[in-house]
Amino acid sequence: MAGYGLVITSLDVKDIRFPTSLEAHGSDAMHGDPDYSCAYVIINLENSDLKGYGLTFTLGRGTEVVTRAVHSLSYLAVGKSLNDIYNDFAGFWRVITSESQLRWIGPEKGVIHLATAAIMNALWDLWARLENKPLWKLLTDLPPDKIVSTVDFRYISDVVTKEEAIRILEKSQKMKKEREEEMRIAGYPAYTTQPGWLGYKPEKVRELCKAYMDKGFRAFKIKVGSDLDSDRERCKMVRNIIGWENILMTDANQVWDVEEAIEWMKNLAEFKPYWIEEPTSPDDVLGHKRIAEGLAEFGIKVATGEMCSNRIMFKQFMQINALHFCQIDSCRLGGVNEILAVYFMAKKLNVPVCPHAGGVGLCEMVQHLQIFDYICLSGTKKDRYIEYVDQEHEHFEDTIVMRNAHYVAPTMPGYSTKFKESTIHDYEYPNGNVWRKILAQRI
Ligand SMILES: C[C@H](O)[C@@H](O)[C@@H](O)[C@H](O)C(=O)O
Ligand SMILES: [Mg+2]
Repeated sequence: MAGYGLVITSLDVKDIRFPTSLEAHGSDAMHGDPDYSCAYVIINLENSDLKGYGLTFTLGRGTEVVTRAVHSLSYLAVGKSLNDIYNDFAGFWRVITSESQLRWIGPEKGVIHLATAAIMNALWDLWARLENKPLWKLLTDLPPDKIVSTVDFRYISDVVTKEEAIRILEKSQKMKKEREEEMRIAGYPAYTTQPGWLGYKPEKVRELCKAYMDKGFRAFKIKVGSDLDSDRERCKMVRNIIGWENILMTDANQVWDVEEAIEWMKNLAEFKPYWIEEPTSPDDVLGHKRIAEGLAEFGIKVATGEMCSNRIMFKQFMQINALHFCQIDSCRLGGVNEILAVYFMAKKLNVPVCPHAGGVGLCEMVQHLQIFDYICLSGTKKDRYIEYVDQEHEHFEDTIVMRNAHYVAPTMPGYSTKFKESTIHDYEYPNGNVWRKILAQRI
């Protein structure tokens, strides 16, 4: 097909930051002052205006480190034709994640893996643009063996093999049309975290809960873990507004020890939380299992994943039932290639995926992934939601469409990750218009 002969000439990387901490948007018990930010990658091609746009989410300081890591990896993509990449996408992913010197500063975790995500996300965006389809549609239209050929099965074939993944995808082929239609019209259910940021005053929480109830939301997530008395107050207040028939999720962002998590949540059990998210260190598989067991009698489930480094960590969490909800993150895992690996394992092990989206660009991306999952893999929305936060959507060219608290399937080509030009002028750090003003005031 035309376009696949094009050669990558360079990757531009930008440090884009939004001053969200000024109003405590995005705040939680661990991250008191996040400035929603990202390392933003633009892939340039020889003799073509076509480009790919991708990002990885950060919290402000440190974005400069991630952009540096993207620069270090980019030589692996420059000079490659798109055929070289998309004909063996898993092979290219292996090259990026196994670069013989750079892998030492990972492997497949931390800054280097965030940089991998930004590059791979831009490549997926580019592929979808080349095919003139939104990413979810590119994925649903690819034949099963082609989708599976983008995934590196090393380290996960003890749970799911390439052949099994193909068989799983083949099973849903006949249901695809009907499910696609449903996603275009009714869309995929969402829960909101917007009223739940820890730095918001009670009046604001109350006002936002009401506003999101009016918008049709029936599932709400609030932050907990700083102070037990105020957690109890907030849970009570939110329950009063949303009622008992709706869903209340809680999120501690890793602040507790294992036993502390159990004790704290017992004290919130009367408010009937649906799940506790990130109760302890994101690396503590056995700790999560212990928490899941400790809270079982209270009906509180465990969710985690936004800081789960890679498919191998997810594999272990799911193998031993240490999580009930798998929260893939489109920027923490190494792009769609690795996310697909996690979806295959989740399908095989029967674990619902509820993607994490509290950040910039995450809602934009995960809608594509979860819609694909519904159409081609899980075929059910039971116990599944996409997170929704109302932050920074106005900066993207392809704006999210929410209808009655559902994500409606995007229609524009790509992965919905392209920023408007004006956003780059205003929010590039530290020289964008907005930052110049803010930084001048801080001196
Ligand atoms: C710092 C961020 O806003 C986090 O609080 C956010 O991603 C959160 O954990 C979430 O689940 O949305
Ligand atoms: Mg969270």
